[in-house]
Order: sequence, then C-alpha cells, then structure tokens
Amino acid sequence: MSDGKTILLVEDDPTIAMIIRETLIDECARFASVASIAERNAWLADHRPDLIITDVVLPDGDGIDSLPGAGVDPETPVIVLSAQNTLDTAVRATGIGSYDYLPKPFDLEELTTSVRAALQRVRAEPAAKIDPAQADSHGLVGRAPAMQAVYRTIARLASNDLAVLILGESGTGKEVVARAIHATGLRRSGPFVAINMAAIPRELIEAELFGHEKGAFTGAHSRNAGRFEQAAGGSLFLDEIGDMPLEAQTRLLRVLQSNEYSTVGGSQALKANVRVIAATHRDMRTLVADGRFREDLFYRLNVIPVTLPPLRDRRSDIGALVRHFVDAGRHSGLPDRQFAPDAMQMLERHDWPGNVRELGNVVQRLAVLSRDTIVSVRDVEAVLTASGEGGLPPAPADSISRAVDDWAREQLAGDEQDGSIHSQLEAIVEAALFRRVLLDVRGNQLEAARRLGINRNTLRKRLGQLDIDPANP
Ligand SMILES: Nc1ncnc2c1ncn2[C@@H]1O[C@H](COP(=O)(O)OP(=O)(O)OP(=O)(O)O)[C@@H](O)[C@H]1O
Repeated sequence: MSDGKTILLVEDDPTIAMIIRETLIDECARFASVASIAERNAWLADHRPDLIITDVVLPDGDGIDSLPGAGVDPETPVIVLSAQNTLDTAVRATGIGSYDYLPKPFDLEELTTSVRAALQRVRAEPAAKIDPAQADSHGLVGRAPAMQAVYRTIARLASNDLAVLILGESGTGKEVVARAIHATGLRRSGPFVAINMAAIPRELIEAELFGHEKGAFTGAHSRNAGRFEQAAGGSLFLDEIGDMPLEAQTRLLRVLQSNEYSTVGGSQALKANVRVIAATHRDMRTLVADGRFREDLFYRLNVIPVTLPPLRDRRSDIGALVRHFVDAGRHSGLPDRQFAPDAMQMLERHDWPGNVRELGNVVQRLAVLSRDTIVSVRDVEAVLTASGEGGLPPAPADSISRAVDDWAREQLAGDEQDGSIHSQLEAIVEAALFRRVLLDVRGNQLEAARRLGINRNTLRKRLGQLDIDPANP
C-alpha cells in the first residue's frame, strides 16, 4: 500500500468503476470516484489527487481533451482507460503526459502494476505535446488486442528519439507503422526518407546512405547527397535492414554511436541528425546467430522493438480493414461494395500468408470482379482459390526475388567462388520456366518459343544444354 495517496477515478460505467475500486482500494489511502467531467472538475477544485485514472468517452465530453484545463498539476500521473483503442487515443493519452494507457478490456493485474508504479512516481519520459488535430490514426486501421501493444509502443516513442526496430511478416504494415512513428514523433515536421536495403546493389549502399563526392568512384560525376543528408531533421526508414551487407552494417553502427558520418570519398565529419527506424521480415536472432547481422548493431536498433502481429492473429480487425480497402478503392474509381455475412466470415477465417497487403489485393479484386453490389461467399471462394491452395500469393515477383536472395546468400557463404553463380541461377530458373511452358503446350517447341518470346533455335539449344526432353519435360 502507498501511504497517504489519493486516487481519483473518472468513469461513467458504474460496474467498471466498482471493479476498479475493489481492485485498487488497498493500494491507496483514499479512493474517489466520479462519473463525468463536471463532477471531476468540482472534485478537483477542492482536492489534489496523486493519480488520476480516466475513461475517454464521458457523458459530457472527452476525458483526455478536457484534462489540461482542469487545473491539475501537470506532474500528476494519469492512467487513461479507453475502449476507443485506436492509435489516436494512445497518442492523445501520451500527449497529456499520461503515465500509462490501458485499452479496454484491461487486465486488472496490469492496472494494479501500472497504478503502483505511478504512485511510486517512477515516471515515464516526458511526453511530447501532440497537436490533437494532427492525431488521427495515421493510416493504421484496427483495434484488435494484438494491435494495442503496437499503439502503446508507438505512443511511447513519440517523446524520444530512440532508434526503432519494426519486426513482422511481409505485408503486416511495417512501413505504415514507420510512417506513424515519424508522424507522431518529435521530428514530425522534418522529412521521412525511406530506403530499401534489399533493392540496392551492395556496392552502392554506402553511397546511397551517406552520399558521395565527385569522382569518388567510376561514374560519380557530381557530388550526391545521401539519405542521411536528405533525412536531416526527420526520420530515416531503413527497410529490409536484415539484408544490409556486413560492411554497411559496420558503418551504420559507427554512425549511430558517434552521430557523425562522412560521404564516400569525403573526409569531413558530418553531423547525423536523423531518427533511424529500421524494419525487417527476417528473423533477426537467426541472422545474428549465423553471423549475417552484427550483434552489436542488432542490440543498438532493438532498444524499442515493435512487433507487428500477423493478420491471422488479429482476425477481429479483418472487417474494418475490408471496409478501409473498399473505401480506398472507391476513391480510386472502383465500385462500392458490401460483403454478405458468410463472405465476410470466409475472409475472417482465411489465414492470409501475405497479411494485410494480401487482404487489400483480394478486396480490390473482389470489388472489380463481383457482378453484384453485395459480394457473395462464392465470389470470395473463387478469388481465394484462384491461385491454388492458400489463396493468392502476396507478390509473386517478391517471393521469387527473396528465394533468389536466399539462394545467392548460401552460394556466397560457401568457400569456393568459381564465378559460375550467374549461370547456375540461369539454369535453375530457365529449366523451371521451360518445363512449365512445355507442359502447357504439350511439347510443341514452336508454340513454346512463341510463348516464351525467344527464338526457336535458341530454345532448342538451351533445352539440349539443360538436358530437357521437350516431349517429356
Ligand atoms: N493496419 C493497417 N491499416 C491499414 N492499412 C494497412 C495496415 N497494415 C498494412 N496496411 C496496408 O497493407 C499494405 C502493406 O503494408 P506495408 O507495406 O506497410 O507492409 P510491410 O510489412 O512493410 O511489408 P514488406 O515487409 O513486404 O515490406 C499497404 O498497402 C498498407 O497500406
């Protein structure tokens, strides 16, 4: 028990108020409970609480927005309870300097832990003031419990400049979250600059990140600003950080440690003025264990990890996401659609290996393909099975390039580099492609060459080299 402490609860639901009182009565000397903003303000006129616990939606207004004018000592910790459960509420709660934000339904043990910490005044970092007009949900749709932890972390990141690592399967929304972290953070008036480590040839990564001087390497005809310079004052989003080559990792670590960098070919030390937000779909601990990612850089980036749950772990958000994608489609000219209840249930049951991105693609396809304004379960079934078991692959070109990347990594990790890696890959890819096309055209080489868009003689020669029998591929 914290001696002599007073807790004020602002909650209009009498049942919740009673449960909270029962839970916390032994944690304080005095427990006051009010049910509206007017009652709260009247109580505050005569008392000074050591902690305020407040609901957001109250009969006479918003429990967060009305608090700053209520004459409370700004140092008083506030715990916000809300069933609104959006990033907006989490961010606004942080904006008033609240101690904690607990989405409803909340866990009573969690509430007790939070209350004890607040009463001992182990305060969180001072919170940034968020302009309520700016605080929408920053493109993030969904209120499932699994997303609440994400919103709370984003809200806590708003008041500091720490590096962030966003983890999650492909298509779970890592880039949307990176943008939300930027948009709610201290650097929101600065630029948001993104760079994808997997999309840039390894020999160019350092020049892309740090810039280069004129003549630094062949083809460097003029000085070029790197992403660190472009993002100055803002946030730098390093997407697919797990794919960053080791040499670039070493440089990045040095920059994060010293806050200084120099351009490729330059000698002057420049000040790094960015918040680094990194993301990857890869398992970082495996990359570290395999020696493919520097452990010290991993720990430096992993101070505040944000782990995005796969869509199958937040199925209750699927309805809201479907609505969101239908609306987005409508704005870009697609027809408006409703979903029959069983059609929606089928979408909710699906496992979504490509996560939110795959759901977005499927919804937009359904909006186009469905003949009726109401999408039926048959429409959904047809689209989900269109590409065989497991539904639509999220992005075929993407999965091919990732498979190639994994394969190439293994080859390059081997001791022997005989310069045949390109021709080996070509043989693997061509053989698979030729076999599929030959099967499709029942061994007709002329037709196969036509579909492949290559010369018939070239095809015949390659089939010989690859030892493929066109009649029995
Ligand atoms: N919670 C969300 N609310 C609304 N849209 C979302 C949400 N999550 C993801 N999306 C949408 O899904 C698509 C994929 O999201 P995003 O590109 O952020 O995923 P990612 O995790 O970065 O994927 P990858 O690992 O393949 O780069 C985007 O169109 C994005 O707008």
